[in-house]
Amino acid sequence: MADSKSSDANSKGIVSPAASESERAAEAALRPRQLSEFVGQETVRSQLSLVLEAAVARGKTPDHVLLSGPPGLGKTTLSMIIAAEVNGSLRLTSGPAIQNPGDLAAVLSSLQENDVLFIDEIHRLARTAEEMLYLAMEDFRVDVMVGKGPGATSIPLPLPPFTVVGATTRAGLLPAPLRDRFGFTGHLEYYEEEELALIVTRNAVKLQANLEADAAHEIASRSRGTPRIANRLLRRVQDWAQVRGNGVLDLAAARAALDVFEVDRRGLDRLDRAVLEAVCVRFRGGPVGLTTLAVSVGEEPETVETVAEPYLVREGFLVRTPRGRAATRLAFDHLGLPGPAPEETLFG
Ligand SMILES: Nc1ncnc2c1ncn2[C@@H]1O[C@H](COP(=O)(O)OP(=O)(O)OP(=O)(O)O)[C@@H](O)[C@H]1O
Repeated sequence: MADSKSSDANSKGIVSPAASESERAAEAALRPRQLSEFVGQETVRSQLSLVLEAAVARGKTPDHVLLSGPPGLGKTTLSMIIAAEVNGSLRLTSGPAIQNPGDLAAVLSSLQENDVLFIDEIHRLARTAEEMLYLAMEDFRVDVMVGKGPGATSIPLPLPPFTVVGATTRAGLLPAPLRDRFGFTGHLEYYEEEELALIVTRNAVKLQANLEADAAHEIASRSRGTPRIANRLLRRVQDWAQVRGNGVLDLAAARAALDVFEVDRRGLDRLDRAVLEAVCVRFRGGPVGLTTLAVSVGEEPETVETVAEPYLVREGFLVRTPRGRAATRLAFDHLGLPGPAPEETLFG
């Protein structure tokens, strides 16, 4: 899954929901292997468990599954669990890796019965490959074109029954005919602090780290509702405890480590705070246009828009208005700043 989503993840900082390739390797050791070990997402978990149990009882492959939701919430992990529950092998690919129908035909023709084909970022699949995927999902068949020009013929190649698990951060971008071919769609939500604390507590055992309960909550509260970030912060706290502390991951170690990495108590990092400070101070609460804002913090507009802004908006620090980005009262309070003067009302 080497693609744009993961390759530049490191440059986006410690609270980025995306993962680099090397981080994915570290994550592999922490993945839950069974649905029962998968924390949270009660609705998706119970629905999926029913779909899988019924399919296994019937001796059939389950319906195709579409998982939507922001990065780092467990879509890849769920696809691995699905493969394990149906005793199939998992094949991983992604929309951007499939540039044309030939790429897809190569993947499809190597599938075995019961395999789970995980297509990450399925909304970025080449349009020319979509028709082939429709046929494969519906009739378990690909039509391979042999020859060129008027003499070209299409030879149907039957496929063994398999399950597609599509993952997308943008379900709305999926063409309706593709969406309709998934028998089950699950939407993953951000996690509660309690759930993240449970995830890091379990993972500390896997990492042979001595994590205390209040430190687990401290990590969870700064993880932006995202298990990937929680696991990353856990590893940094473990580093700190080992090198600067006494080996125990207690509350003091968690706070000290997260201060070193500049993740504040609401999970904001250096860039998030720089953006908020620019809007609150330099632009007096806004509204300010994206490009102007990006220049003032020395970043590309795309970085501000895709890395900092979603969380700041989600948490109510920033609002998007037709005239640009504006800070809320919460932003001023968080930075310890007095609000704008009465004549400069919030949101202009
Ligand atoms: N519910 C959960 N319980 C325990 N660990 C979880 C859970 N969800 C995610 N994780 C952990 O968080 C990390 C990221 O999860 P995963 O790779 O499945 O996310 P993703 O949604 O597929 O992200 P991306 O879209 O970037 O591929 C993994 O280490 C995974 O084990």
